[in-house]
Parts: sequence; structure tokens; C-alpha cells
Amino acid sequence: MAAGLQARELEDVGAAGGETGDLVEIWARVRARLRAEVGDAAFRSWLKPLTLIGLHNGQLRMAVPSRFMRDWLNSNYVDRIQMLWSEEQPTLVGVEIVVRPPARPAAAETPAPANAPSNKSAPGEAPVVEVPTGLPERISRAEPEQPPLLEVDDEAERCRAISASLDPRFTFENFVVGKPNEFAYAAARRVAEAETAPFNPLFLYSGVGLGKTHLMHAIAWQIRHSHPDKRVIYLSAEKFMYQFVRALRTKDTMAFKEQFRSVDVLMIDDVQFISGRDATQEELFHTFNSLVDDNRQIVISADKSPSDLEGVEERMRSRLGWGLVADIHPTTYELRLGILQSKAEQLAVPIPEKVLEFLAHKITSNVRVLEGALNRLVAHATLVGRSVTLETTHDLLQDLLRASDRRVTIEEIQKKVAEHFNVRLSDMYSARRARSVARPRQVAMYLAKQLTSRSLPEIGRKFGGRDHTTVMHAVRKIEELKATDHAFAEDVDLLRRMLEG
Ligand SMILES: Nc1ncnc2c1ncn2[C@@H]1O[C@H](COP(=O)(O)OP(=O)(O)OP(=O)(O)O)[C@@H](O)[C@H]1O
Repeated sequence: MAAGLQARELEDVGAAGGETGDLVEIWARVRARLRAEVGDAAFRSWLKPLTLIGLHNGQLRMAVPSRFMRDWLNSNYVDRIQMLWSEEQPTLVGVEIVVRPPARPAAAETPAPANAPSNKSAPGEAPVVEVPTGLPERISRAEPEQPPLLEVDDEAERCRAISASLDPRFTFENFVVGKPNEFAYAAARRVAEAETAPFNPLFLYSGVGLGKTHLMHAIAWQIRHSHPDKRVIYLSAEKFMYQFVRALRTKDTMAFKEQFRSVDVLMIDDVQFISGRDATQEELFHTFNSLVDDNRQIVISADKSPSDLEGVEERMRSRLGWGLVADIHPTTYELRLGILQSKAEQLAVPIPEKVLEFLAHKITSNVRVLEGALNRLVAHATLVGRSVTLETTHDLLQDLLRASDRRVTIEEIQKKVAEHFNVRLSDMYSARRARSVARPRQVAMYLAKQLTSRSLPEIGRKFGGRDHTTVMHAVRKIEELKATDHAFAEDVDLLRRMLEG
């Protein structure tokens, strides 16, 4: 029998069949039945975190770590729990679920379990029978006590260790704003400057290399600057998973949960990484619930919108979309030029405006590639001590320029032209010289020269192994015809626009 139990409470426990241990046994049986009824996934999400506090006046008291969970259990499971429990103990009057958030550990202390029993009751409330410590782990505690996760005692140190990888260049000041990213930028700034979470979570998404990570780091820098006392954790979803798995392996899950659930701002980058990783998703889900309940800010980034995240559970996707979802659109010419001008300004080497315009026009894939191109020009100029010109740019960036040209292939051009002039695709490579097939073939060669960076011999090879002089002749012929035949010129321009998309 647990020490410190009052006579009145003993009566209640007695009604259960004699000993506090009976309560625990009943709970174990009820849990087993619930698990069989609802299945493993729902059980792990909603019922496993439920812990028994005790019984008073026929009222069963249980605890969960967050309000969100309590509400969910009240709407979905509490009646069933009561029914199953009543079958074991007909004197049961009701079931009450209370919130017991995980207590924050003092620095250099081993954290207490989130649901560690406490003998304190709310003022004016009758004390409740507490399940004493020393009961089987699986019943009385979510996790065993463990030393802190990163072997760093001080919690602030732990946060710093996780966020150590913030890039000093990724600040709001260095972020160039244009139409495609103004909404995401404004949302990020608002989160960084607000005293309390204005929308939760902030979900940023875009294609590769368009500035999600930059904005996340910028939020972290800004908060660090204006609220140095706030605990901010920034990490990739991959790292979150890695730490979670390590915590499982070393049985450090309590410290893990504690660490993530006690921050002021949690930022997780590239959340698409958790696709198909069920245990990590579940942990993240509970972390989110706990933080949102406490009004702590969460910022997430991904390469897709929440609803398009395949391999991510429905409840998680809906959770991710609850706050503000902001996407960054592909760059425009103006934004690319703005970014290049801003980066060029920071470099010691002068870059002619013509070169920046050329790059902004040619390299459209993403900002990372654009930056890479600029860095390559600067590195070359610095090494050989020669200034950057349009010519050196062409030479140095051949591969990049070709890669971005690859958006239109010669095969696509041949197919489109054949369709347009109603000839067979094979006529693009055949030896037939009849005007009805030779002219479309020449148009295709001309467009291949205009729309790709392939050389004349390369183009010739793609057209049935023709010589480069044949391609040159075709290009000249089409230019002549365009200059003299207006309808023909329009036809060719239309094809060009269709191919350029
Ligand atoms: N608007 C912008 N202004 C200045 N730099 C930018 C801008 N957008 C992107 N960048 C730069 O482009 C590079 C790639 O951006 P970032 O890493 O943030 O992209 P991402 O969307 O997170 O990419 P990934 O999908 O690969 O994670 C970074 O160096 C970043 O500073």
C-alpha cells in the first residue's frame, strides 16, 4: 500500500478490490482491450500517453501531456474507457482527464518524467489517490528517467548545440524580395517579430533552392537578436529523426521529448523527409500538439504543400496546414537580376551589368545555381587576374548554360515541328530531299540552333548524321525566308513560343 494515503481514499481503493495495485491491474486490462479495439496506430497516438493518477469518490483521474490530447480523448475515447472500466469496477462514477504538461527540468538536473505522480492537489480539491512510484514502468511512466540527450547539462546549451549550424549570410537583410517570395517573406518577418505566435505553424514551401532555408535561418537570427532569452531550435527533419532514433536506442526518450517540448520556437526544415517514417511522424505530431497548446511558435519548411506531402499521415498533414501556409514561387527575371545585383555588390570583383542580365536571362532553374554561376565567375577572375566579360562568362559557364537550355531538347523540337507541318517524325532524320519534308527539317534545325546551346555539328548529328554545313545552310535559309515571307515568319515564331513554353 502506498505511503501517505488517507483513510477515505483507502475506502475507494478498497472498492476497487483491495489494493492500489488493483487499479494498476485494471488499467492494464482496460488498456489491452482498448488497444485491441482501436488498433496499434491510434493506441500509440492517443491512449498510450494516458497515465493513471488515481481514484477518488468513484471518479477516476487520468493525465495527458497536452490540452489538445485531452480534448481529443474527451470527444473520442473517454466514454469507451469508462464503459470498459465499469465492467471491471461497477462502482465507477466517471472518468476525468487532466493535463499535466511535462515539467521543465532545472539546469544540470535529470529531468523528471512528464507524468511523474505528484501528491499535490488543486486548492480546495480533495486529494486523490496517487499511483505510487515503483509500479511497473509501462503503467506508471511514459519513459524511464535518463540523463539529458546531448550530454550537455544546461538546456540553453543544448539549444545552442542544435542551432549551431545557422548560416550567418542567411538574414532578412540579405534576402531580396520580389513578387514570387513577398508573401513568404512577410509571414516570416511577422513570426520573427511577434511577441506571441501569430499563426501556428508557419509552413513555408517551394521548389528546390528558392530560399526556404534562408528565411528560416533569418527568423532564427532575428529572434536571437531581439529576444536572446527565447529558446529557439532549428534543425532539419532528418536531424530530428536521427536524434529521435538515437534517443530510442539509448532509452533517452524522456530527455528527447523534454528538449523539444520545452522550447519557445521550433523550426524544422525539409519536413518531407519524414515521409514514410511512422515513428518519427508520431513523435513530431505529439511535439507539435504540445507546443501549439502552449502557444509556442513552430515553423516548418517542405518542398510541397501540406496536402501534397505523400507518405505523411493524414492527421499530420492536416496539423501542418492549420496555421499559415506560404509558398515561394519560381523566380522571375526581375527577382533573379535583383538577387544577382545584391550578391555582386557584396563581392570585391566588379561584374558588368550586361553579364548579370545575361545570367538572369539564361539561368532560370533556381537561386542556388544562379549564385554558383556568379561565384565561379568571381573565382576565375580573382585567380587569373582578369576582369569578367560576357565572353569569359560564355566560356566559363558552358555546362550551366547548356543545362538550363536542356529545358528544350532537339527531340522535342523535331516532334513539335513534324506535328506542325504534318510530316512524319522519321522525316527529320531521313535522306528525303523533297521540299515538303526538307523545309520543315530546316525549320527544326534553325530552332535547335536558336533554342539550345548545341553546336552545329551536334545538331547535324541529331538530324540523321548531317554535316554542320548543312545545318548552317538551313539556318541561313530560314532567316532569309523569315525576312521575306511574313506568314512564314509568324509560323516559325509561333513554333518557337510554343517550344519555349
Ligand atoms: N530571395 C533571395 N535573396 C537572396 N538570396 C536568396 C534568395 N532566395 C534564395 N537565395 C539564396 O539561394 C540559396 C538557396 O536557398 P535556400 O537554401 O534557402 O533554398 P531552399 O528553398 O531551402 O532549398 P532546398 O529545397 O534545397 O532546401 C541560398 O544561398 C540563399 O541565400
